[in-house]
Amino acid sequence: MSYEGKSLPFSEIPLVDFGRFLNGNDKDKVEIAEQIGSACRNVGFFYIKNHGISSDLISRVYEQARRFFSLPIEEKMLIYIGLTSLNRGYTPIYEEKLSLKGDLKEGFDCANELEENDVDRVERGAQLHGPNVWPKNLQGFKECVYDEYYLSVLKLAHRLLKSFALALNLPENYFESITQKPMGTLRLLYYPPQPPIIDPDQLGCGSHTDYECFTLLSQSNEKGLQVQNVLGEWIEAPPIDGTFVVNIGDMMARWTNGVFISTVHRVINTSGRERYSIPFFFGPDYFTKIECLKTCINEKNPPKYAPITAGDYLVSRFNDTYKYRQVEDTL
Ligand SMILES: O=C(O)CCC(=O)C(=O)O
Ligand SMILES: [Fe+2]
Repeated sequence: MSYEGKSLPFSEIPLVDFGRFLNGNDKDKVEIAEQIGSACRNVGFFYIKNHGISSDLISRVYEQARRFFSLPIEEKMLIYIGLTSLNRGYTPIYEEKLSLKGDLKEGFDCANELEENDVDRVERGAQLHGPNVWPKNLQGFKECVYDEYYLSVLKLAHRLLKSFALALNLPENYFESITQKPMGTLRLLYYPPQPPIIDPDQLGCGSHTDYECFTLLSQSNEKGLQVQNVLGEWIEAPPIDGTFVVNIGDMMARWTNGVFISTVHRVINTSGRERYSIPFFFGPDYFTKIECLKTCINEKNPPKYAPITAGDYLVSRFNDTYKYRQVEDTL
């Protein structure tokens, strides 16, 4: 299902100074929330600068990504994502099916570090809750990727959520009580150089919209990300030093009754070089009911989507895209 709204035919992705939201006065905050709201309604994508995460930490995470993807395939397969149903670990090339023939990328996923016998999993059936899996012989990997980067980006996501709440005419802390134990998936992605003749059925990352509420994406210095406007034109979203790309995902589009839009994008790594990127996908707690927000409903825009539990929604989207989950389904 697509949640694209009636966006303007944008030709570039707006850039927002998030530092003014974090450190500015009340007027700054309102202004930035308005800029963010306008980007979420019309483009579904924006860059943020002055977000508070140091460039040193970001370059160290990329260094860890390089170390991980350089490991022999046998070693990476020891933590193959299909070994559990928790959507954590290593995704080999062609595994993810956003392109018809499988994506030309490898990934490593980690998410909220929870106990094997997490209470929501054991007592209420939260399917994605549980522990992460880590490569055995990469000293310092988990410390950098999770303890430092994951937790920093999670904090930033909570701050962004406040700006979304204001942009939606909700109290700033509206989402706080329902984002106490979010899944929050962090992915390290590696795109090998793509052959010069592009097979449209085999892209780095095929055309898609994201599943969760929003994505906070760091790109290495290679371009490749493209965002589609309503005219069907592909607009480049190149890496800009010191920024993250933020984009709305389908769950948020649904939650906002289509007021915020979830825009189609893809990756074609035509740089001739290896490309790395690090998206962080953020949504509310597993059992949150995603029901069109009151401030997004009016006579002209009656509720378009039935309520759904956040976790159930996410699981259904994972089931549609991962080969390993499809095999499981047919067993
Ligand atoms: O690699 C990128 O720049 C974007 C990746 C992406 O869109 C995704 O993983 O959902
Ligand atoms: Fe995406």
